[in-house]
Amino acid sequence: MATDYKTLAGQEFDRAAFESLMKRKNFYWQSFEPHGPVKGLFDYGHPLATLEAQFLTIWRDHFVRKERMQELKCAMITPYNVFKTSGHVDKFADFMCKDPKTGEILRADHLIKDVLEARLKSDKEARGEKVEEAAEDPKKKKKQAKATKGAVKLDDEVRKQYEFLLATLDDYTGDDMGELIKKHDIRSPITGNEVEPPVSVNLMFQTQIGATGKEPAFLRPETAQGQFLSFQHLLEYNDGKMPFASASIGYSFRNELSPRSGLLRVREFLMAEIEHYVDPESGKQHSGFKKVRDLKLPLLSRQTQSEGGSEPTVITIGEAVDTKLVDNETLGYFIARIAMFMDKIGVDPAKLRFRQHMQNEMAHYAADCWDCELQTSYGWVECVGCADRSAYDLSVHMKATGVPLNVRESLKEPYRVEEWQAQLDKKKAGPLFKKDASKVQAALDSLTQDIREKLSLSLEKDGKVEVEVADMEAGKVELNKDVVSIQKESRLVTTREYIPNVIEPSFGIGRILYSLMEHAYWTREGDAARSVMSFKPTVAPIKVLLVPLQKDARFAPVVESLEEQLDERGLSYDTDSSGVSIGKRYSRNDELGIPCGITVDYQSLEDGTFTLRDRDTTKQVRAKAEDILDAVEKMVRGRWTWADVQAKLPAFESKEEEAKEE
Ligand SMILES: Nc1ncnc2c1ncn2[C@@H]1O[C@H](COP(=O)(O)OP(=O)(O)OP(=O)(O)O)[C@@H](O)[C@H]1O
Repeated sequence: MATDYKTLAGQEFDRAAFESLMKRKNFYWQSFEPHGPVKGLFDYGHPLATLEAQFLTIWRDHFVRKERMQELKCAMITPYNVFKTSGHVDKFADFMCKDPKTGEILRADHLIKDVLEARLKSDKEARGEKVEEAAEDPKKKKKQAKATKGAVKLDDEVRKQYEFLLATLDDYTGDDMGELIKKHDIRSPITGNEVEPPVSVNLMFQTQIGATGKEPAFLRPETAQGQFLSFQHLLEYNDGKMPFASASIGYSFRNELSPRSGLLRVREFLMAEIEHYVDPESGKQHSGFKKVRDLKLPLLSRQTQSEGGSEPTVITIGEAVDTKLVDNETLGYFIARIAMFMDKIGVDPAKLRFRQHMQNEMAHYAADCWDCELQTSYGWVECVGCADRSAYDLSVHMKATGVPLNVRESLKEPYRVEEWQAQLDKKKAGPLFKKDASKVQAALDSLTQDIREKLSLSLEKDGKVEVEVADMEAGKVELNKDVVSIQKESRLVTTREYIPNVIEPSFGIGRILYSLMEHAYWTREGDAARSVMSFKPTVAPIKVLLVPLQKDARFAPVVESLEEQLDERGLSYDTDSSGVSIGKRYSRNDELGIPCGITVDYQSLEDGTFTLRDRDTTKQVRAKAEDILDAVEKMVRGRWTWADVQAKLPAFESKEEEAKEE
């Protein structure tokens, strides 16, 4: 739908012009183009690949180094059992509707959203209200025109209902969406045909390990499970101390039903995920929270959304945790750190909010979940999910494998307890259950005291008991008195065992980069053709543009010397020695977002001074090479802004160059 989305200079955002710049400057394109583009797969050209590399350096510094996390690199091809256990095989799915006449597949929530938004837009037009038009491709416009057919003006009541449905759509189950589609006569926007009721479709790419087909596997749809299954290695490396965090940057794969919106919904994407392991009995406090508690953030609560509202409330994260709006300190700490990171890389703070998940949107085991959303010309987009996953993942893997994925802590004051113990006789159980013996013992270990007591009575009475065992083909085993003993024993407790809870910030890097590029884009006043990408010097793909004033052989050794000095400082640069006017050269490199321009002119030949131009203001200073390069380096390291440069180095105004910038 058309949005009131504006550039950072307050202009209408022209998506067609933005996309043309992305193409012209080789930021990204669809993969394998010569064979015909494949939806949801993209290649990054040098500017975007370099932007991503800068992003990752800052991300590692902000999270991994600062928080002393353990960085991991886990395998992407994942055996079937891992995702069966984690619940992905059964639940990692979206709802889709089929157009029975054409066979076209439509994602149910997207279908509802597109059609209702189109009807609201058409209603707005019918009532004579201005609809601000975001650039949209003609195909989509045609689709929307079809979808709005016959729905020109809406009753006030219906309009309110649609607005409420759109605000709460994330809370709908597949059945809810099916009813909604029927009730509001939602049809395929492409053909106008009625669609079949939503069915759940798994999003994982399936493959196999080896040639026999006996070992099914998946390409991972998130990096998290590899981290959880490495928990014992991580804990050991951390000398058994809690809390701590692991982090992993790597590719994930999702067979999205309807990839769309460019880089925002793709089938292969880079993620950066943190798993912070915490003792559930610690109240999930975080030692760093006091440093961030005064940070004000726009928080859109579940309550506001359930009332149909979409305006976040700006409060400190301290207040949000104190009032239990955000469940705990650790979750609050990461929400704050995510906001600080976004600020560091240059995300527009006015286009950032945190949205709490609706009850049905959240996984059943999650304690609380907030998405960091960035506003783009496509609307608000989830870019980082920040969830309290409780002890779910470690517990299910521990139960299924029998391998301890928990923490054992020595108690300062040991104590004695009377407990029901259920123990297999190893000598007899081994030959009986072979490789499954450890699963049977794990099943016994996971029984509660109450159940053990009941089983002991049955064992006494019937001489045998039946026990459910996960992951065994039969699903349960019968154990007789010879094989198992269940009795009350007194035990000295010297350790405490618990399964940590996990707070997980999960970053989709492509989505953040795309949003960042939209946030950085604007056009110079008076000339829509002169687009600028205002990347912060810290993330800009190329840091310096070297421009000799004219084609004159005397400039060559000076430019060469500057290039060597930039190399020594590890600063990336481009040299534009083409014959076009200096203003044009600046302009076309502003489109790449190069923050600093150093000009070599005739005065440089005489006194060794150079001008340094700021991309955003086009203002210049003049100084010796060393001072100029020091200033550039400080900006690139994030220590100085252009205002600092202006305060320290003399301003320079060149009538000739100003004229050429015009
Ligand atoms: N298809 C995709 N393309 C690009 N990035 C994605 C995609 N799916 C997820 N992400 C990114 O991964 C992050 C974490 O994934 P998560 O599973 O929480 O997303 P999700 O809730 O499934 O996203 P959505 O509801 O938009 O499909 C998201 O915040 C997003 O930035």
